[in-house]
Amino acid sequence: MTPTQTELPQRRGASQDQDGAPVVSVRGLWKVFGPKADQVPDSEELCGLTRRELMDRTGCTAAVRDVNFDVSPGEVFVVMGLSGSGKSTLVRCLTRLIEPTAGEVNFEGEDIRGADARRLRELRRRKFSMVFQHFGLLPHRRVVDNVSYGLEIRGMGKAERTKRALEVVELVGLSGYENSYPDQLSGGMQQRVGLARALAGDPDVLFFDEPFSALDPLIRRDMQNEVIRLHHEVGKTMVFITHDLSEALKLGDRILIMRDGKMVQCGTGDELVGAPADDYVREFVKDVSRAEVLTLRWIMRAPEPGDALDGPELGPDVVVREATRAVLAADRPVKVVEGGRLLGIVGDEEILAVVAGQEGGA
Ligand SMILES: Nc1ncnc2c1ncn2[C@@H]1O[C@H](COP(=O)(O)OP(=O)(O)OP(=O)(O)O)[C@@H](O)[C@H]1O
Repeated sequence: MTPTQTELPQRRGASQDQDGAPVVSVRGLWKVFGPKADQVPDSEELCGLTRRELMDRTGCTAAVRDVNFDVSPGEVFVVMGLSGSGKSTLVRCLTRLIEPTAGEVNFEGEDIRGADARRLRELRRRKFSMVFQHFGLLPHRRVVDNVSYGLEIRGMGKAERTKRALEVVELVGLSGYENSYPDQLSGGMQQRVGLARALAGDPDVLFFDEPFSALDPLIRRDMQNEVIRLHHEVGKTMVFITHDLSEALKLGDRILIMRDGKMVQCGTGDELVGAPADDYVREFVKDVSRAEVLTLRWIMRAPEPGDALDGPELGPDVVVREATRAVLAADRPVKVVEGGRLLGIVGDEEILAVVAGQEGGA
């Protein structure tokens, strides 16, 4: 890497820190609510019906329809969609808070659908944690006791669990409030307690179900930053539900967009913005500032005869806004280089087309 490359922030790419087998792997997952639920996934005819038709014919709602994805270790995987698109149902199926109707859910290689009640309890206590919109704190317990509650259930001794609880209370920025009761805290602080409680047991995956939707915009932004900071510090795999695109783009390494229970597109923020799969995604991303999301990979072009090839070098994952100054200041095109290989070049024209909002996209 050249010095210039290291100085510039890069998009947190899914490929940068995720190697190895997926933590969560979902294949052909269905959740159908209603009287003939089991028949729906196997019936080509019923699968082909619209939501309305399926309801009229069978009285069923297919909340999740044939969903497939993998979540890599350390990844922040966001599930996004409008109200009713099936986000909550999908994420609840991953921990079997809701029983899937068909398909596979593997967690660290283990088939979750085959887990008996005892194994499920163990997984929920030791491997998964959930953070909900409504914090679900115990009103008569102090912050430290709310945070250590899961450890108590696990049978951890008082001294040890209090020590651990105080560590995570500090981690989420609540030092000084250990002995407060939930109703003495603001919404944002209560959600920090929710976060601390989820982290206390050192789970392998944190599931967030619209955790910040009820918070004021400013507090919400603080909490998003908090999740990013915690993710950097503790590096947990996270599955995060939201209906807010800016939250998804801010937090997600990859984003799965759902509509009517189906996956519409799954990709990095720049993939969704740079190459939306259909009009639904295009509509979602139309107000996004492309310069903030697109990377040089999306705007570079192949060098042509006559192009100077001795300009400065940048990596393909540098975000356009971050590269603007360097590109405009250079008197020759910037070379987009990865692993010593020239991928393309970016000049003033390519940058200005995005910054001025003229870049055509997909
Ligand atoms: N227990 C249930 N019985 C019947 N239908 C249900 C049940 N739970 C959810 N649904 C239906 O499944 C569909 C998906 O709901 P879900 O709550 O998963 O969507 P969502 O995207 O999380 O929406 P929101 O953001 O409003 O929570 C909706 O049509 C909903 O009415």
